[in-house]
Amino acid sequence: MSSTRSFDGDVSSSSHRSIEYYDDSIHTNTVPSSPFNFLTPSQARTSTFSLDSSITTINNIKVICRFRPENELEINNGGKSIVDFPNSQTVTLHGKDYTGQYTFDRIFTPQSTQLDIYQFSIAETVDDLINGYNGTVLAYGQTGSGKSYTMLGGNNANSNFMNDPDSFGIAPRISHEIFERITANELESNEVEYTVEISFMEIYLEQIKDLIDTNNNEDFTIHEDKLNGVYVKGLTSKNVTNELELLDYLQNGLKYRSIASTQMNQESSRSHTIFHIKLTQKHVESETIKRSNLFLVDLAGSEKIDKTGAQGQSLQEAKKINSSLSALGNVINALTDGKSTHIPYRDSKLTRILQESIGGNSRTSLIINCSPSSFNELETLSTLRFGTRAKSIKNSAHVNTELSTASLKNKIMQLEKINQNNQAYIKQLEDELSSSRSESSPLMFSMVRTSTTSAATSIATKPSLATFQSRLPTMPSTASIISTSPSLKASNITLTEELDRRDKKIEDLENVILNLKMQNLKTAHQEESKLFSLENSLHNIGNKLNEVELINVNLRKHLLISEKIIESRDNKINKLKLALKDQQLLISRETLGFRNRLGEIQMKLEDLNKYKEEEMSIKRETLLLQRQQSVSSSKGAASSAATITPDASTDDVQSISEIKPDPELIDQSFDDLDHSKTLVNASSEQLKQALDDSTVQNGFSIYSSKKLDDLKPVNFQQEYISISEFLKESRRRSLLMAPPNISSASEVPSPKIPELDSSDTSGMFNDDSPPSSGGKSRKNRRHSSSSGLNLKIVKPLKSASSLGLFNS
Ligand SMILES: Nc1ncnc2c1ncn2[C@@H]1O[C@H](COP(=O)(O)OP(=O)(O)OP(=O)(O)O)[C@@H](O)[C@H]1O
Repeated sequence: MSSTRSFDGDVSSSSHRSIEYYDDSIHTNTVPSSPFNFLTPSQARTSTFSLDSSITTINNIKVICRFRPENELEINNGGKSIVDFPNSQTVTLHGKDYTGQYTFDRIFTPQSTQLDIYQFSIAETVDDLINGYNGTVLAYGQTGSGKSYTMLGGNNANSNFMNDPDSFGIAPRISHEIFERITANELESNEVEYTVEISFMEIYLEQIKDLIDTNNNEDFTIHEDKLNGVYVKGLTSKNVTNELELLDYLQNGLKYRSIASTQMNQESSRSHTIFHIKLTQKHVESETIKRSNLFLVDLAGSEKIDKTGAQGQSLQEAKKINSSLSALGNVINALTDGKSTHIPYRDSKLTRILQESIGGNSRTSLIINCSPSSFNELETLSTLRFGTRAKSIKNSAHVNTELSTASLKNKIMQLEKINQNNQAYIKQLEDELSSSRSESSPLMFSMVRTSTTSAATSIATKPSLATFQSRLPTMPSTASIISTSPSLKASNITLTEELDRRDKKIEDLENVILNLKMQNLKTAHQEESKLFSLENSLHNIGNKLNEVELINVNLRKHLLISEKIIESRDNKINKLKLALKDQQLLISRETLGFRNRLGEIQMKLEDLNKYKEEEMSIKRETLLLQRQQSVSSSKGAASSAATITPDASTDDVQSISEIKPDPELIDQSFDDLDHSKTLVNASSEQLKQALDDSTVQNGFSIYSSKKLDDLKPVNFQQEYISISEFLKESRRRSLLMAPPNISSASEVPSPKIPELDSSDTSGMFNDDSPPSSGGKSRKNRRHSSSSGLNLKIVKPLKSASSLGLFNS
């Protein structure tokens, strides 16, 4: 016969190791003979190889509530403890907004040790496993409430729980005890073979990941069949032969668990982990197999996003965690509201995988982890309500056996035998009944009928035939007494009728009371369901609000950044506009100045032209006069004398003989050459200066053309002539002008022109032959001495308009 355990909520009665809860000093002393002996005393739990899978035990989920000590964050935020514990099953919450009492199967205070939790609440799970029942231990609670600490242990629960054996949590203690029990049973008899298989997974962002083989990238799908229940296909499973091997896989898998640091927990688990231990026991003789599964579930913590400061990836994780925990809440709600026909197990991977654990074939313990601090009042309240709700979930667990063919045959034979016996028994009863009917009175008949009814009831409870037969001998004597007295018979009938009537009335009243009680219970249940559902919705709304709030905060940040960017851009645009304005102002100012200067130049050019015209006409007149004088003085020579008629029709035509190269001017020209670029670029000031200096005095400007190649073409009328050509021409003209027969130089003074080789003009203005009109320094002498010199003779400008210099 399988051992069953009580899940009636009375913890002290359910455990034979009952220790007074508040006496934390009481611990069992054991002599450590193995590295794990200090974990828990090895209890002599009897285990027979039960095969009776027909026995299904209905039990509520066992809810254990654990408060951890206050932490630094809570103290630093001015948190105060708001809980007290009137007894081992009750906690009173003295919140700011809410005060109330909550009752669970067991409550553990912040001072409770890991051993307390295991001994008084979880150890029975191993009994169940050995006896062939499925079991689940689930840790639930807000982030940082101590779920991983409770399930695994250690200060750094997620990765290094093995460091401190004293703080070992439930998983290592259970593993130790499983193997201890197996070893003990094997020592006792060798009729059962034991196999322990494990698998380890996490559900991260609603995706299943293999924590035994992290390279396993199967598309993990959830399946269900009669033999295995609900399981994940494709997960790696490993056979283990001792607890060290098992813990090695557990610890190794935890290294790959998704964790992150949040404001509430430095090593916050971002996934739900499920460690699965599968125990198979095979009876060597009968080949009957007993399979049982234990799921150790460390849920990710529910979190308020504003408190954890989750952002980016952590925010995505928090959303998924909260939504799968909401799905868990919805399943619990549907299981307990008394009216739901559909249980939404398939709403999340977590609830689907835990389907058997919540409302199915499992003996489940839920450990709700809480903070005692006012800093987490709302979260603690929500967790306590979750636990309260889960308390009323009913699971139906049975031993999972698989019979061998021989055992099945045996069982059929046994059942057939029982069936035959039952049929014989019924036949016997029927015979006895018919014989009694024939002899007895109506009263007798009534009594027999009553007896038959109780006999029928007895069939169900299998009373012995002897018990029934022992009653029969009394019947004839009673019947004979009654039948001998007619008055007694009549009054007896009346009394019987009265009794029947009263019985009926009592029965009716009892039914009414029962109905009322049922009604009350139902109403209370429905109210509770509604409350839970409302709380759940509130929780969901809270989560949504948190998310929206966070999105708002982010949007506000973005808005601020955008505003700053726009502001800085506006500033830049304004600066650019100002700079543009300055530039425009500068341009318009310069344009104005330029136009003014251009006007001045134009005026000067006009003046110059006028002056030149006047000068030309004077010169012409003088020339005419000279000719006339010469004609009259040479008398007769006039016919042979060459007459030069200047072409007065154009301004351009200049007699080269009129040109008197002035060294001063030429010097000046050299200076100007340096500014040639400026000239070309039409600097009005320099142009003006150049014109003033060169043109106005002599009617010609002579510039060195040495650098002309570098200059841009200039639009005003120019003629270039080499100095040798110039000299030749001058000589030629002076000869022409000179009277052929007059040799006296005193009469007609001809211009004195130096003889120069036209091919060599370099020495013209060298330092050894300074111009006679020296006095002015010639700083650009190098221009003329270093290379062949060409002179540029610039004709007087016709008019300002012909310049076209500033056309652009
Ligand atoms: N009962 C306790 N006694 C001492 N320290 C505890 C207890 N419970 C939790 N702690 C410490 O509190 C911290 C947070 O605990 P833990 O990581 O177990 O929380 P959690 O509920 O698993 O959080 P999360 O959901 O964010 O993963 C850890 O440093 C742990 O050691």
